[in-house]
Amino acid sequence: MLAIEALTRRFGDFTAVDRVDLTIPTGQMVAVIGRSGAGKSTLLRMIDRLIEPSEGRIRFEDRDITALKGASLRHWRRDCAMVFQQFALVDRLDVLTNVLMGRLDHTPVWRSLLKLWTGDDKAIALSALELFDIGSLAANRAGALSGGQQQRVAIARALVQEPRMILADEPIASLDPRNTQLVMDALLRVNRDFGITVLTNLHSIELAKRYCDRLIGMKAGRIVFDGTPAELTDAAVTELYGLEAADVIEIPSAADPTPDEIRAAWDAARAREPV
Ligand SMILES: Nc1ncnc2c1ncn2[C@@H]1O[C@H](COP(=O)(O)OP(=O)(O)OP(=O)(O)O)[C@@H](O)[C@H]1O
Repeated sequence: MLAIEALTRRFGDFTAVDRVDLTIPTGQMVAVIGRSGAGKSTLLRMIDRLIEPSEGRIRFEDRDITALKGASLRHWRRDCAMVFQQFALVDRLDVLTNVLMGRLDHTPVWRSLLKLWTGDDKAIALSALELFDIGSLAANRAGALSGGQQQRVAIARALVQEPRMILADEPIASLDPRNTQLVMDALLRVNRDFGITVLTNLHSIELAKRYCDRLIGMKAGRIVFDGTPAELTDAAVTELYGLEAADVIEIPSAADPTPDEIRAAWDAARAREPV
């Protein structure tokens, strides 16, 4: 379980995240929503300690994340993988090597420097790519892939870290609708099949409702909504987004699957797979 207490981040006189309290049980898929500048990225980046909190505490099970340094901070960053909007792959390296980077903390330094990955590591990396239907791209240069393919490579790299939690900071912001769906499906799969907690910032309320169990709404650095997709009424969206509400309330098409249909499809797919 992740437990955040009175977490605050100030930039000069400006408070970007303001005394946030939040508890996330293991295995939830959670979206952080809210208008631009609400503090969503700052909150996620504090959890991974890419941004240092000004005040407050982050705990994960029995670890005080806010106090970690050196090797223990590195271990936390292995347990808590980040997925970024711009993928953060090494463009000139092939896809498989990019995914193997996720194994670095499981590999002695001398082996990784010499690129002496074990057969097991390569098999793990390849099966992660296959899980997201991009196994055939393993030998391609990462920079030559489409945005949606690159993001699935980044999720595969996160998965092979064997994390307890994945933080995805606007993972679909630069993708077209088809790739958006493939990347959201990949995150859902990581969550449902591996029980890994996923916490993601999303601009689309409709996607957040369709894919996530729980929505956290931020406004001016504070949490002003915390509930299920069904509880996020149009009135709650208006409270969260103010005058921008009309822009973010999308009318779902009849062809779009409902959250229950998506979850049922995943449960059925998992039941069909050999153990
Ligand atoms: N390094 C920084 N220095 C000064 N101000 C910052 C810094 N990082 C973030 N901020 C400010 O903190 C506020 C919250 O930023 P943050 O990126 O967390 O918002 P967000 O909700 O993720 O927005 P978006 O959806 O546009 O990415 C913004 O007003 C931003 O300008």
